[in-house]
Amino acid sequence: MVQGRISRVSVHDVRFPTSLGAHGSDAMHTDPDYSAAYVILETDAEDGLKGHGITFTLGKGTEIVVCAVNALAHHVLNKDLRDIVGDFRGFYRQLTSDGQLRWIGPEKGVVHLATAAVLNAVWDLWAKQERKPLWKLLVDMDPRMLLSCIDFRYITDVLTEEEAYEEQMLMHGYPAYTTSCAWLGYSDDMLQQLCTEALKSGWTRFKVKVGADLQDDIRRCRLIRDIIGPEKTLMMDANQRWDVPEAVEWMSKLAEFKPLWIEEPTSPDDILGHATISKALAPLGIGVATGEQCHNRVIFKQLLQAKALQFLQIDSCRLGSVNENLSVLLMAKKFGVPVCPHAGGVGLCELVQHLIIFDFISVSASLTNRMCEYVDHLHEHFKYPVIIKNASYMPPKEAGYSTEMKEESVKKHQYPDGEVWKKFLAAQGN
Ligand SMILES: C[C@H](O)[C@@H](O)[C@@H](O)[C@H](O)C(=O)O
Ligand SMILES: [Mg+2]
Repeated sequence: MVQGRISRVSVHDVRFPTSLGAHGSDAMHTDPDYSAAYVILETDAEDGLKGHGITFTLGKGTEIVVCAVNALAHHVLNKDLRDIVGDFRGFYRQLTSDGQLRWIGPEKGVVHLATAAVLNAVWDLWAKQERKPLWKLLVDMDPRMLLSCIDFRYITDVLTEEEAYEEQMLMHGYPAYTTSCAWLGYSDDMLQQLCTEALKSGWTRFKVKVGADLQDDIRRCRLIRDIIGPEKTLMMDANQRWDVPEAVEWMSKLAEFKPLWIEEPTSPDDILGHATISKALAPLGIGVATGEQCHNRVIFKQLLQAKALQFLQIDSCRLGSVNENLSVLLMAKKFGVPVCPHAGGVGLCELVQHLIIFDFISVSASLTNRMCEYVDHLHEHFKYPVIIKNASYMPPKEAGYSTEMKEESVKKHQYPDGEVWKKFLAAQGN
């Protein structure tokens, strides 16, 4: 039952020193400390349930997102949860259209990351109150209600409320691929060891970071292909490193390793550039994947219209939460483009599994060319970590959006006063 007035909005700067082990490293982000702006919503309802929401950040960036969450907090504070979900589109719009804050977005960048964290907490609270995991809340929702969560502004030329529909299907785990064997900063030995282990645990789809040095890429890709064999699926990720012609040239050299896609070959803003790359790489059987840094549904719309991507990668924490992701799932369905979510970071796997499971049951009803990213870091800090079986995400059973972190983990990793950072900063003489 939906109830309660939001009585407290708090936000924490939670950071994990992952850069020390080169976990998460790629061609552009060489020292990522996986972090989260972690929002907690409390209500005056007697059920005592709290909503937890995150957005994924890297180290210092968290400070700025935390400020943005605080700046948005007045839109949430003292609101009745029934009013929020009763007009979720209106509430979404209120957050994204704040007359002063939208100037530093709109609907992108820091302010949008903060919006996602806040809305993720609202969705978590709603699902918890309904005693359902988020994916089930979405699947069971009356289609009209579901559509009333989406802001169709700017995308009505390709998708209108009347066109969307619901399909029902049962599912048993959503196929996943692993990225955590082949971060750019990992040595060849480590890569070899992790790939061999992953293969033994049943993984059949692998992603490798590329883009900093061609000879290194060739060596690493050869190493991986030798371990996984010709039949398994391999994806490559350049994290925006190249210019457009460079991307085509570089990928022509890596084509022999038969990648299914090249991810983020160039600036995430360059829609036409992605289209050019897609066209050039199509004869080599390589698709273009992007989305983890796509600002909002408008850019996704244009990427789809321009045939600029063959694999669409939603992100649970960069777009405006479930609300905006729903609109992108429906557009992807309409354009016949498979959705393969970005995950990893802090909690991105925990959140996005709900969206992709919903997508399968109610929107795409297909697993062809579809899989969800899995990264094997930091799950131990979540109260309800993802469950992977046979390289597939098993649908979570607990109520909520799986956003809640363990209190102890938040305490320890809060920046700069948590135990982990206090020790670390003291060792550095700060
Ligand atoms: C800094 C991060 O680890 C990124 O490299 C990561 O999100 C990556 O692009 C991915 O696809 O998982
Ligand atoms: Mg990526």
